[in-house]
Amino acid sequence: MRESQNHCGRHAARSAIIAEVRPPGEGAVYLTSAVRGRYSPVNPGRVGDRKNQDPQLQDGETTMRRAKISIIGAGNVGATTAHWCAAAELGDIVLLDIPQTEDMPKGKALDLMQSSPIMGFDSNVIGTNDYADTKDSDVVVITAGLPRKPGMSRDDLLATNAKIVSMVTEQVAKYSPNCVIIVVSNPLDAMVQQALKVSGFPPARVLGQAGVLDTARYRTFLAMELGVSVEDVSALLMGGHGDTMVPMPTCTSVGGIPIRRLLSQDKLDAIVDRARKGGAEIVGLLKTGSAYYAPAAATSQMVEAIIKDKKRLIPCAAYCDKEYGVGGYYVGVPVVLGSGGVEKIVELELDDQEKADFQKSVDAVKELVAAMAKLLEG
Ligand SMILES: NC(=O)c1ccc[n+]([C@@H]2O[C@H](COP(=O)([O-])OP(=O)(O)OC[C@H]3O[C@@H](n4cnc5c(N)ncnc54)[C@H](O)[C@@H]3O)[C@@H](O)[C@H]2O)c1
Ligand SMILES: O=C(O)C[C@H](O)C(=O)O
Repeated sequence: MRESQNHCGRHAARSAIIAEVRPPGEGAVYLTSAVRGRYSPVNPGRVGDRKNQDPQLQDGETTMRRAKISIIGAGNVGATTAHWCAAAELGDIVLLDIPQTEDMPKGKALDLMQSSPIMGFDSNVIGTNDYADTKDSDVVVITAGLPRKPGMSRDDLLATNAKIVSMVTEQVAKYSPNCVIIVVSNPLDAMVQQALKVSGFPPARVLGQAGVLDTARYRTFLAMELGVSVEDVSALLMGGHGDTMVPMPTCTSVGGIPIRRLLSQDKLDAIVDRARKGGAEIVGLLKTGSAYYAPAAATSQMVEAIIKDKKRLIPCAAYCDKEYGVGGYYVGVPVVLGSGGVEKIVELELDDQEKADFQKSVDAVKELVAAMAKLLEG
C-alpha cells in the first residue's frame, strides 16, 4: 500500500488509532487514518452517520474518515474538478462515467493517483461506471451532459441534458441520500431545478455552480484592465447563468476602492459585457467544447466550502422562494456555503436598475424551466 511506502514513521503512527474523542451526545469516535481514512473536520454529523463500518467497533462507536466526493461525468469539467479537489486534498474522490466510456474514468483516476507523490496529496481517486462506488458520498458534483459547440447557446442543450441530469440524480439520491449535490451541467439554472425535483432533497442540499465562475471572469477582466492583482478585486454577479446575468458594480471594489472611482462607465460596461459572454468566448476559441479549467476551479471552491464547513459567502445558484421575490426557482444569489449546503441566502437591497436586470434574468430562468417541463412531458 502507498501508506507503507513513504514517510514510514508518519504512516506507521497513522495506521494506529491515534485519538479518541467524544462529541457531545455521541458515542466514541476514533480518529484513524491509514486503514480507515484520516479524520476529516468536515460534516462530522454526516461522516458519523457511517457508523460501524468496522466490525471491531462497539455499538454507538463511529469511524471518522476522509470526506467522500463523487463526480458524475469524467469529461473535461469532471476530471479537472477531480484534479483540483485531489490537489487540495479535500477528500477521497470517485469519478464516474457511463458504461459506454468503459475504462476511461479508471484511466483518469489512476493517472491522477500517480501524480499524488509529486503533488503531495493522500486522497484516494477511483474511476468507475458503477454508482455503488459512490455510496455515502458527502458531496456529489454533477457534470454529466453535453457541452455546447460554437454557434450553440447553453439552452440548446436543454432536451438532452435534462434527461441525463434526471437519470444521474436518481442514482445519486439512491446511493448518497445525505449528500450535498452541486450541479454544473448546462443550462445550469434549469438543470439544478431538475436535480432538486428528482432528488427530493431539501433545497439547501441542491445547488448549482455558475456565480463563482462568472464572478471570477469579471474579476479577471477587471484586474487585467487595471493592471492589479486579481486578489485585490472583490466582486459579485447575480442572476441566471446566461446572457442576462447581473453584474453588481455597487458590490465591486479593488483594494477597498469602489470600482466606479477607478473605471469609467464605458470601460466597466465593456468588461461586464465580456464577462457575460465569457463562456461563449472560450467556446469560440476551443471549437470542440466549452471551458473547463475555471469552471472546475469554481466547483472545487464550492466543494471545499462544504467539506471544510467554511461558511464562504459566494454567489451560487440557490433555490429562492420568498428570497428576492423569485417564487421557487434557482438563480444566482450570494449565499453562505457550509457543511449544510446553502446555509443562508443573503438578501441585498437592490437599486432600481439592479432590480429590473435581476427580474429579467429570473424571467429567463422561468421560461427555461417551463420549456424543460414541456420537453420532459413530451
Ligand atoms: N455551470 C457552469 O459554469 C459550466 C461550466 C462549464 C461546463 N458546464 C457544463 O458542464 C457539462 C460538462 O461539460 P464538459 O466540458 O465536462 O463536457 P465533456 O463532454 O467533456 O464531459 C461530459 C461527460 O459526461 C458524460 N456523461 C454523459 N451522459 C452521462 C450520464 N448519463 N451519466 C454519467 N456521465 C455522463 C460523458 O460521457 C462525458 O464524459 C456541460 O453540460 C457543460 O455545458 C457548465
Ligand atoms: O459556456 C458554456 O457553455 C460553458 C459554461 O457555462 C461557461 O460559462 O463556460
